[in-house]
Amino acid sequence: MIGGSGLAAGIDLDEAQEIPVSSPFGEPSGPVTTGRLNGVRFTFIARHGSGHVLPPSQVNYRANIDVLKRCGVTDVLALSAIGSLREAMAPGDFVAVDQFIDRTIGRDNSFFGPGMVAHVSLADPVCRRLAGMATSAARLAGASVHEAGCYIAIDGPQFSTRAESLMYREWGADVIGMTAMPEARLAREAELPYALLGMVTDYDCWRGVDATVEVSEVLEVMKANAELARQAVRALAANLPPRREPSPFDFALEHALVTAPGARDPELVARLDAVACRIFGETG
Ligand SMILES: CSC[C@H]1O[C@H](OP(=O)(O)O)[C@H](O)[C@@H]1O
Ligand SMILES: Nc1ncnc2[nH]cnc12
Repeated sequence: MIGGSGLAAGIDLDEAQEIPVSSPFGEPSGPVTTGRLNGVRFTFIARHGSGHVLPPSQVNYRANIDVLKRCGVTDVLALSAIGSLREAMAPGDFVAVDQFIDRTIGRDNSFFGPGMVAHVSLADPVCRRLAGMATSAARLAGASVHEAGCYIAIDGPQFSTRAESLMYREWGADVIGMTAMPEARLAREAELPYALLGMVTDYDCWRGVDATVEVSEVLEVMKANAELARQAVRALAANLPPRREPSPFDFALEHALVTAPGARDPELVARLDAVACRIFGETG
């Protein structure tokens, strides 16, 4: 689990243990907390760090995904505060995001690079199986959940101008946030099925000439919904199938690596020991 704004305190795990984990991709947002829910091991990281110290563009998304993979995580469910660009997606509602438009720039958006080039497919950025389980669980917890929605990722940290907000609606975006990209891209590269359960906190600023977003409003709605999010996670744990079913994204790197074996950079390959463990790890 990756917990966003208003969820830094995490999810109440049984036998919770905080583990400092380091990554060859730099400093993660903080230690991970690992524990159990209904006998299933969950690992949690607070996206903005303890006390919300990291703005969206300073989060080390690569390190966060790398440490989750390093801890043995198999599937990533991200929880985020989102603004709504649609009347029907009201504050307090949850949205199981299924598509993204990425307007972020300058964030490290790949684990790969010179000496080890990879091109993964991102047409379906979200794992339908995981998103379906999250949707059912949130409904069991009593949330009103929209089954699909296109999330536009902006750099922030400022909220959008009204002209931008209106344009994003024209583009087909349904919700807006500052963090799901490059997080979703990196999860795919790390062969981790990813789903994002967004909690609508506001209507952004498209709804009228006086409409604005205030962070106090966002955090207040988050506070009111944080417990619902925790209950959704508990319901998810209680309803997981006895055995994890494989996802096509478990093999995202299968045909993605294009650098010839003899031309690979051994240092970069070594840094990929967790992310691409299936291929480069000790047992890969
Ligand atoms: C606190 S309002 C803006 C902030 O909230 C969202 O963060 P997260 O996705 O981590 O819940 C949004 O993306 C912004 O970073
Ligand atoms: N309106 C908004 N724009 C960007 N990120 C957000 N997170 C929550 N509400 C948001």
